[in-house]
Amino acid sequence: MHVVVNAAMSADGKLSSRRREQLAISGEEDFDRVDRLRADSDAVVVGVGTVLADDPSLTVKDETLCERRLERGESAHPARVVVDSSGRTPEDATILDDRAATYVCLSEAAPIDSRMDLADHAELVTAGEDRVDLLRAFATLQEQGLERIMVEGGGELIFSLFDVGLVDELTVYVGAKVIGGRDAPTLADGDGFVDEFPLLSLESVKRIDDGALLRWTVDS
Ligand SMILES: NC(=O)C1=CN([C@@H]2O[C@H](COP(=O)(O)OP(=O)(O)OC[C@H]3O[C@@H](n4cnc5c(N)ncnc54)[C@H](O)[C@@H]3O)[C@@H](O)[C@H]2O)C=CC1
Ligand SMILES: Nc1nc(O)c(N)c(N[C@@H]2O[C@H](COP(=O)(O)O)[C@@H](O)[C@H]2O)n1
Repeated sequence: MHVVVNAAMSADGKLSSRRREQLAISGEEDFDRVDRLRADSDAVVVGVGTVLADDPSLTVKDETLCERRLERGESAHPARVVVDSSGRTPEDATILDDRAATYVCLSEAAPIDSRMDLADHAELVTAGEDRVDLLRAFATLQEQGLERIMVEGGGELIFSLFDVGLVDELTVYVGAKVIGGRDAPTLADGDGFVDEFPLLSLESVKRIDDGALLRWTVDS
């Protein structure tokens, strides 16, 4: 399995404003790059915080890219995965529509009612007591043939994936905006590291639109 985290942050490191509403940080060219990255992935993963804030579709937008996937014998869109300990994904969330396969990763604490509602629209993966055990959940996804994993966020999920050592690559688009706000989400939130910080090796820097795309691999 290869896990790439891809996100866009403002020049001051925020993924969104303190209102946690979806905010376009990428420009047109970067969104096209993100679309290509989705098209080259087996699954696109987000945390439930992102589903609740953005109601994303996580589908490939460019029809030519969808056609190429079909020609390769793949589904038109990669699978979508929500990491959602207690089953908070709303039943009418776009991610549960029938345009692509969807997996919802739950913990054992998710109530039975939510499970039953979600099971009508998604494959359920249960791992962890109160919180999704990411190592076990991702192992189950791999057993389903999902090898090329793209994680889009948000900051809570990205921190946890670094914490358990699941990230192989990090691509960050740094956009020409200052958002600010101590409560605005950043690229890696969670509890934060105080030692044993994950270390990265810079692979490339590229100007895109009015910002910069940084690509790192994660040191093992
Ligand atoms: N600019 C960008 O590229 C992106 C921005 N965003 C923004 O990020 C914000 C949402 O991010 P967050 O609030 O951080 O939510 P998140 O999307 O990271 O989801 C966090 C939630 O996932 C669940 N979860 C289950 N198991 C977990 C585990 N082991 N570790 C961590 N979380 C676990 C918990 O319910 C937790 O509250 C929104 O404002 C959204 O717009 C989201 C994705 C990309
Ligand atoms: N790469 C990137 N740049 C931004 O500026 C963004 N706001 C995001 N957000 C992510 O894209 C999801 C929306 O996907 P759909 O257009 O609905 O398919 C959103 O939920 C974030 O994960 N990404």
